[in-house]
Amino acid sequence: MARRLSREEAKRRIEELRREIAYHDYRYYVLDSPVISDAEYDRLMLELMALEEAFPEFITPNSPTQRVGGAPREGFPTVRHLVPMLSLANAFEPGDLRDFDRRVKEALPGEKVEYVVEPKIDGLAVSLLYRNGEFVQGATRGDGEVGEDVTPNLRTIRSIPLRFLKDAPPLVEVRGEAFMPKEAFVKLNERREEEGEPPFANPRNAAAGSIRQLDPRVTAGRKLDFFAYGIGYYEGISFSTHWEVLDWLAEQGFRVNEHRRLFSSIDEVIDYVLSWQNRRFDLPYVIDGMVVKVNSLEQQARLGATMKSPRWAVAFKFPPEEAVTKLRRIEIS
Ligand SMILES: NC(=O)c1cnc(OC2CCCC2)nc1N
Repeated sequence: MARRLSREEAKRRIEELRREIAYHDYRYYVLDSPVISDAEYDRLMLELMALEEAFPEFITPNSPTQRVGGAPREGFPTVRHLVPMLSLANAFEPGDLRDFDRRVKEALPGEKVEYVVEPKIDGLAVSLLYRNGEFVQGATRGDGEVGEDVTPNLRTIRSIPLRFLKDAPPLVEVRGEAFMPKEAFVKLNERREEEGEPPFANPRNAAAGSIRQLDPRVTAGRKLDFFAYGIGYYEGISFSTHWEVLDWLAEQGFRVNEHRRLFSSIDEVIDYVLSWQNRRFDLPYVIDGMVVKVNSLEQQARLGATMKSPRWAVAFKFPPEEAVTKLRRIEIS
């Protein structure tokens, strides 16, 4: 039986356990490569729970023990995004990407332009606010300006870090897609059929339905995941390219898509985008296209945005495929 700790010792040990557990969550849920056994992980969590029970004044909503979610709230408070969440204009064929490239080059005469290409995850866009590296608020996109506060629900997604792994700026909005992997989707619908519940039509609806409901314990049971793909408002740190932003997010402990690529010509972009039109069915999550972004943040700022979409980014949409039963070829229109 560990000797009874003083209040100060307990506070220090609690902080130490939270950091250790945050690191192991990162290894397990983001890198898929744990460095301790499940039993060792459970022991850390049990020690933290025991200390929090003995010293309840130290319990914070951001403690790993709070991930499973508490009682549901009455309704969703609203959140005004510090930087609006824009929506993407669509491209449907290579010619549309060439038009996009031409418009970018016309607006930036004589300048070199690099493009970042990322899979377009088919989930629910969310914004995560981190204050001094601590996750303090999570919201849906809503109308782009104002979304729903779904913080307790997003807290249950293990690949969303409760705190940054490295030194943190005072305030940053992390943007990304919450999604349900295909395997979790199939298992959830099997369970719903058994329980006489209507199945979800596709993983996007399943993710949205799991987040936009009031009971975080329901969200906790839905095995959701998260890819970070950008930032909105930020202060106390500077970036010059989108690629740097993605690297920084990965360093802070977020899952960033491994199939992102950096190109310096629209021809390479088109080849890469088309290469995923069929390969996408082998991914363990649904993508409905690829997103093409101007890499330089300074060029993005000069290109600006229309009322609702950036001029510096476009979504290339793949054609919807008819549903095919095998797991690896699950694609739902
Ligand atoms: N669903 C995605 O995977 C995805 C969506 N959006 C963006 O970037 C938009 C965000 C605002 C302007 C560019 N990137 C993505 N990867």
